[in-house]
Amino acid sequence: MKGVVVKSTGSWYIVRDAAGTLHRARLRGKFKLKGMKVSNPLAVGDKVEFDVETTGEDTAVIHKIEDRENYIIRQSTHKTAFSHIIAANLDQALLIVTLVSPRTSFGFIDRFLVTAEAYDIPTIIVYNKTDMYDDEMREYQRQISFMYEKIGYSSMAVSAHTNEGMEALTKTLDGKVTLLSGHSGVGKSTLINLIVPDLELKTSEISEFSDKGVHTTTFAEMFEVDPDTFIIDTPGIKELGIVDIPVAQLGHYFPEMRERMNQCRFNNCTHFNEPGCAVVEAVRTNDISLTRYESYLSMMHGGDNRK
Ligand SMILES: Nc1nc2c(ncn2[C@@H]2O[C@H](COP(=O)(O)OP(=O)(O)OP(=O)(O)O)[C@@H](O)[C@H]2O)c(=O)[nH]1
Ligand SMILES: [Zn+2]
Repeated sequence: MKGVVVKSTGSWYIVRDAAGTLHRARLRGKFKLKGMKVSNPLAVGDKVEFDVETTGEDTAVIHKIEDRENYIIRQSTHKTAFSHIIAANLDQALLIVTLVSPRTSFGFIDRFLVTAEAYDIPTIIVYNKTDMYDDEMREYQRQISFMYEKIGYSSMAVSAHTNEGMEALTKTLDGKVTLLSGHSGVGKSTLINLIVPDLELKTSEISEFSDKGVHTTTFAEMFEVDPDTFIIDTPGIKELGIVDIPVAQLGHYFPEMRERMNQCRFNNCTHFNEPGCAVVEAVRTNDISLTRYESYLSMMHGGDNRK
């Protein structure tokens, strides 16, 4: 049978088959992942083939993992330790942000976008809580959206309280696997509750399996919106671990810098203090936004800058 992993604890998994039935599963034998030190060979979103057993605790045995189109990992802070794959095979990410109560910093948004670029996951920025905006705030939101749209990130404005924009948001998810991300308090849980029908039922269905296992930290869960549409929630993950990007390559993950870097005088330009830098010139003429450039510098200098 074929299925998708909807929950992973590292030692056993919950797999959803094509008909929507959940199976508790384990991996057959040892799967080795080339060139990666990871604590979990399988993650949420992985497409697998499995056999259903009729005896024993475990009901299914996974014997094949399909190649991943992409994946996100949580990097361990210790260089020697193992990383954890959070989720695989994502079609897109929705980054939920708020301009008020609380306010998402540009640094946070840009770090997410760089990470998503590195993982090759298209990202849409979703401004939630529009019901709290006054006219001035709405105008500000439009300006920020315009800034990000100019460099290729589309955006939506929604309110989980008034349902503004919710239809458009639901449409964006259609037929895709979408990662929902955002820092604490932006309304991610409230939105997921609106998007996923019978969320409580589905959560308890999944945790029914979980309770049979030893408690293990999980990093992500996949929920069915409809049979072709899934969202992945990453509870407890404040921020995607930024992949180790060498300074010389960081600019590649800023689309507006990437498209200009061939015009820099030096081909190894870091767009910092080199003469003849096309990026710095574009910042000077306002063709690259100053806040984006500031985020770049902050990341380049290893500034954590978590605000
Ligand atoms: N005014 C307003 N409040 C909202 C909206 N969406 C969520 N909230 C409120 O924002 C608060 C945080 O919402 P949650 O859904 O818990 O946020 P979260 O992002 O899941 O936060 P964590 O649970 O900390 O990860 C709650 O008090 C919600 O009622 C909205 O569209 N408008
Ligand atoms: Zn340059």
